[in-house]
Amino acid sequence: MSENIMPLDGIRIIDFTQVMLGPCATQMLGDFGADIIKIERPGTGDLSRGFYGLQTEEALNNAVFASLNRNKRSIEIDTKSEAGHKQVLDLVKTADVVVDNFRAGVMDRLGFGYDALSKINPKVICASGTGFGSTGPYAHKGGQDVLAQAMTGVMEKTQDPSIPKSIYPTTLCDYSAGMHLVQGILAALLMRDKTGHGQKVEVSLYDSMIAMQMQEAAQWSKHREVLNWAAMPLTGVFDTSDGAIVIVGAFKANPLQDICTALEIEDLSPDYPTLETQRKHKPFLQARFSEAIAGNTSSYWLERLEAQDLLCAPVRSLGEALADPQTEINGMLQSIDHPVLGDITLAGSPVHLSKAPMIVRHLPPRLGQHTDEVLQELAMFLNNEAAE
Ligand SMILES: CC(C)(COP(=O)(O)OP(=O)(O)OC[C@H]1O[C@@H](n2cnc3c(N)ncnc32)[C@H](O)[C@@H]1OP(=O)(O)O)[C@@H](O)C(=O)NCCC(=O)NCCSC(=O)C(=O)O
Repeated sequence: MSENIMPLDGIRIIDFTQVMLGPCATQMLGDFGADIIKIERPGTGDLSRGFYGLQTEEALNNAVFASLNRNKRSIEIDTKSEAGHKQVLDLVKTADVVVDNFRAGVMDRLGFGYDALSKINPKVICASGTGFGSTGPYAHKGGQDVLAQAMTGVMEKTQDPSIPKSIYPTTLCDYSAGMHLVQGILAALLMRDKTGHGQKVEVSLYDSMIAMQMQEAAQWSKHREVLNWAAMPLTGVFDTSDGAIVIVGAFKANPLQDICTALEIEDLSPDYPTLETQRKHKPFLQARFSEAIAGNTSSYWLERLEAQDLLCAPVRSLGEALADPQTEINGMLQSIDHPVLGDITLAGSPVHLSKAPMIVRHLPPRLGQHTDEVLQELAMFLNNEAAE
């Protein structure tokens, strides 16, 4: 039936990914309908299965692993054994894409680099996510989200000495690099339709973070300053009498005048009419806003700010966001009944295709859950190949 057609039906992905960068990418490809075969180390599997340092079923199937691995099948293969090595090479004959996010050089050492695999299957696309790229002075380094934040200016974001350096607490580098990996793979698949050949796709945490700061990079090049929202004079987080709100004073003719109207204070805009004067007197302006906002509740101020069509929002916890009806309306709550974890709600797919809504075809797999199934399919493929 046409409503069951998915964009990546018939695309098979051999998935060596681990932790987050790679798994979030292959999960999205699986959500689009690709057949994801996740190759895991016997006994231990994906590094994120070892998150709790325990080998219990609960630990190996922990919530973090579950959040990144739906719509995949798991097969245990020791890729360093002779038999395992051959199984991978045979699987590659059946594949469209091979994905990894090991340290640069690992796939070549395993004998699974693009040069080797394209000899077996010229149409194969080999996609890798690394920390810093596959060549250059940092290629050998282990990559991790916080390192990429540190090395690309994200921790130094504001250049404002009053704002301490801090670790952005969500894995934003992993997710953005993972989404770049998805884009690279989809582009290579489209190009393969035109040329008949595969190619290498490379992304890194480092490059993704540089790309994410494209606006700041251009400003830095031109003006040797970094202007971002945290540094803007009419933007800030303010405590109210019962919580906190954020205001972004931008995209309006005279946001300062509108903020003053909303906050029931004197119009400060004639004294501070330009971005330059507002920046110079940012501490005064922010103190004036803070003083007013402290005197009433979040909902009181949000209503008044919205009446001026100002950009504003309550500062909330993740739990509050997940309990918000908007989250459910957007399809971002994906409840599953997991055989080990029981009931658990995962984040849904943020990409909504009107003719191919995401469905969970495979629950996050137990380690090696599909080993027999995938090897049987492989044996059938090899028999057919031998018969031809
Ligand atoms: C995450 C890492 C630092 C982990 O480093 P390591 O544990 O030292 O692993 P490496 O990638 O260097 O090498 C993996 C080794 O495992 C071997 N290997 C892998 N799979 C198998 C199987 N199935 N069987 C046998 N051996 C295997 C592989 O041959 C390598 O061995 P040898 O050949 O003998 O070396 C690195 O993989 C990395 O830099 N990845 C790229 C960036 C990245 O994705 N970082 C994590 C983001 S998550 C994150 O930031 C977050 O969650 O927070």
